[in-house]
Amino acid sequence: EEQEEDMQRELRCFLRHITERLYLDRRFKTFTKPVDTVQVPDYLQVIKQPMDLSSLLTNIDKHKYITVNEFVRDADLIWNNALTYNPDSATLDRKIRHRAHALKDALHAIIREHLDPEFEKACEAMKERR
Ligand SMILES: CC(=O)c1nc(NC(=O)[C@H]2CNCCN2)sc1-c1cc(O)cc(O)c1
Repeated sequence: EEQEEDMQRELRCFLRHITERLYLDRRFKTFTKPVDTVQVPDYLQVIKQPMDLSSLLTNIDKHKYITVNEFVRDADLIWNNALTYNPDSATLDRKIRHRAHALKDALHAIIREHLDPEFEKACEAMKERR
């Protein structure tokens, strides 16, 4: 009903704010768009669930997420995939792993800084009702 729609609109605004903060951070430029499988032909053999910041925004607009936790599960794919695909001691792998860890910490710090636990509880309760 009405207040559920209001809550979901507030959730989408919250999730866009988080995603846009990360999108604007130059350290995470490599995570803003889907990995280019032409440049990286073996990527989809290794990574089964690709994710990136622009895809998160698209998913938000398509009302894919009705709780913050559902959003975090997809957002965590971005940095986890980068760690999985970049295990080597080579300089490029190491550089991408450092950016992946920075993305993980920035994501969870922004959420902790802005998320009202009562709001997330209300979203989870709504999910149970559906
Ligand atoms: C984000 C990411 O996970 C990524 N990792 C890479 N690692 C490598 O190429 C390492 C893997 N280990 C062996 C030595 N090469 S390239 C790459 C990438 C990211 C883009 O946004 C676009 C794109 O074309 C490629």
